[in-house]
Amino acid sequence: MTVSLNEKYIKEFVEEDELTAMQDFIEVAHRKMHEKKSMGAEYLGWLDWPSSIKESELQKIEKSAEEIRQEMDVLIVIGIGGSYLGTKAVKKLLRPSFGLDSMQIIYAGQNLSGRYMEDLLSYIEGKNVAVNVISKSGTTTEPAIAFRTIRKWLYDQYGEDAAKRIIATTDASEGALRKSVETEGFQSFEIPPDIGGRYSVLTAVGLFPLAVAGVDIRSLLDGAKQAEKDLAEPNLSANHAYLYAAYRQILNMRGYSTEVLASYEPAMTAFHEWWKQLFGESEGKQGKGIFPASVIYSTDLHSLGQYLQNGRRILFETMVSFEEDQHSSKIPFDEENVDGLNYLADKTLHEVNKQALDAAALAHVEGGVPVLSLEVQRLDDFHTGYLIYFFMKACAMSAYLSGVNPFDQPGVELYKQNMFELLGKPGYGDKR
Ligand SMILES: O=P(O)(O)OC[C@H]1O[C@](O)(CO)[C@@H](O)[C@@H]1O
Repeated sequence: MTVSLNEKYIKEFVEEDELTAMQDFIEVAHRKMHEKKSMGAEYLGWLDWPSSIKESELQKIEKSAEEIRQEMDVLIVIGIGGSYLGTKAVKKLLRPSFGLDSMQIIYAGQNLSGRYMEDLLSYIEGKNVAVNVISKSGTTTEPAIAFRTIRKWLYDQYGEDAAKRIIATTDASEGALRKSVETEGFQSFEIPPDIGGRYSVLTAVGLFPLAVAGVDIRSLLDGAKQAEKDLAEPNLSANHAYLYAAYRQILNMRGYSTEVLASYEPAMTAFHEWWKQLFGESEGKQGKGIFPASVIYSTDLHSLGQYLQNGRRILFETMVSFEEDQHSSKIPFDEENVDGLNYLADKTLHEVNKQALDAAALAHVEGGVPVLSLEVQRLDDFHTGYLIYFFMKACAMSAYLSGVNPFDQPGVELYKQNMFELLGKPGYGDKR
């Protein structure tokens, strides 16, 4: 299987009967989800999106991305939450670690830091810049402020030509951003109405900036399409996204209320952030939910590893590993052997990293931490698309198993409302 859940470390924590009991609930939730009759069904568009995205849409994305790649130095992606996390996750996972790309992607609109904005404006001075502003609602304060500021910079630099450098990704008909598209003539992409922010990375929200970044978006979608097919049945032995969801909820019922996603690949750091939004916003409501946290090993084995081993027993861990060794360079032999490392000579880092995974998993299990092991066949565009779909499907099922709507975020809406009131936005109440 392309992504599979290895149960070797979890067996001692969960009884077979518990999984069997889960199977019945999963069958009902699965049927309702696929018949689009489950809670929040109006946002289930992502379910068959990989197999239904139009060729014409893909061609439009590729053509426009290629123009940007040819002509620009930097693409600024303006967006918050699901409007940028997926792009950053996939870009960081699939493109080189050390800025070797000719096309640079930078991000804005995720914070209200004056320092960040000033640094950004200084950095782009003298560079050839395009902007992809992404907001489904078109009204989120942080990206709207960033867009206003950067748009002014663009018009100051390029005059009326600035409009040609702005690509907006937003709702087809609603919101302030769509209005700007109409009045200023920006090029635009549509966010399907039935796909929410955190499930949108495989739409133009992620595909356009990722194509600009040089990611093979067709392979990404092919992987997701394969996952859509593989994960379309409810049986836990075949559907490991559901198996993962079942284990999460069994552990949650036992009081393991925090899940720590652990990767042994630093390029996964931004992917963890995408995963946190996906599960945090989907499950954390009505006083329920598993708190999503993350670590990168070996880095965090030398900091949070201590807590994992001996701290409060409220954690379970999901370790993600890439199985194939894709890098052939080996640890060199050294005549002097002053560091005593010759016993590792000729091994690849991947081989040693796998031992680090097993060493940490064994230690944490011994320390009372249930460990789920998610094995991804290789690190490439195809498997990344597969993994994204895998997590989206697992997340929706897990939320349904705990009895919440995976597709709303009432808590976030409350802070947005408060912000409008405190800032004195016309038409809102006044909390000042
Ligand atoms: O795309 P928008 O409408 O600006 O929203 C951005 C993000 O804000 C949220 O509504 C709340 O964080 C997310 O669901 C969404 O990804």
